[in-house]
Amino acid sequence: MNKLIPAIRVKNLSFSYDTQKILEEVSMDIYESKVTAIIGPSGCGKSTFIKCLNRMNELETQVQVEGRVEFYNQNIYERRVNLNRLRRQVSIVYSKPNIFPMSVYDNVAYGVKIVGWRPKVEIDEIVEAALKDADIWDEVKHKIYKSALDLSIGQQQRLCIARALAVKPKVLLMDEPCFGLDPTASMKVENLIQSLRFRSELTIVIVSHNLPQVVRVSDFTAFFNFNENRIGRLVEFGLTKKMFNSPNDSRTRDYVLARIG
Ligand SMILES: Nc1ncnc2c1ncn2[C@@H]1O[C@H](COP(=O)(O)OP(=O)(O)OP(=O)(O)O)[C@@H](O)[C@H]1O
Repeated sequence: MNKLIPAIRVKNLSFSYDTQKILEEVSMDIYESKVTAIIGPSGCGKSTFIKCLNRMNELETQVQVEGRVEFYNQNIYERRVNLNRLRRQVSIVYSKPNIFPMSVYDNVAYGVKIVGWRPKVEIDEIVEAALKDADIWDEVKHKIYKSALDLSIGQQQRLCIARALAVKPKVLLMDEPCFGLDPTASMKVENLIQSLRFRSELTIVIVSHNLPQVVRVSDFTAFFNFNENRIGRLVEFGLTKKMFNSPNDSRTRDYVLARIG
């Protein structure tokens, strides 16, 4: 494996919603150009963790954060950080597609237009490229000015990925992107992740309960679990192959064995 460069370094991160502590002292690196999977039992803080990586959970409620999250050496929790810029560079796709009630085109162009004025022809090119990158262009090219709400859920999810890709993020966070999709739609999203995986300019973090899928799509895996106080902790982090074949920690082994045997 080539030299690993951390795109994001998480150092002693603890996180609370109001006074309820959710995560405690998480430290790990997220390597550039790799796919890192976050696994663990329901409620242990996986979604919370990835939303800490672009400060998305601050939009929801009062939060407390300790420790550091460094995105290419800059602590994103410093006061002077431009959150809009951060969230373009570290973009997120949720488990439930958050389609805007507008056309397919406008859904993808949305983030691009916010950044600043560009000639329409340039936006057209960006929209087409993003839809191609998200492997949905052939399905929507004849209806890009029609409402995105008329697409299937699987198509809506790939449209959300196109929207995220259109602003050229360095890191793409995916929170259970195949949740609720039928097997065919889920496979399309998985194939898309595989094709994005081999783009050197993109780093991917994916939360998933689907462990066979994690094995197929990820390079590294982080296993989170509750500690004795029901607070989420990172138990083990390493190469996906190693984590699934010979984990260091018995809790990782038990979790993996219970789910894929
Ligand atoms: N906005 C919020 N305000 C308060 N508590 C929250 C909020 N979002 C999540 N929580 C709580 O944080 C804890 C961790 O939730 P989180 O969604 O991060 O877990 P998860 O591991 O991703 O779970 P799942 O696998 O079921 O999606 C839960 O107890 C949840 O109720």
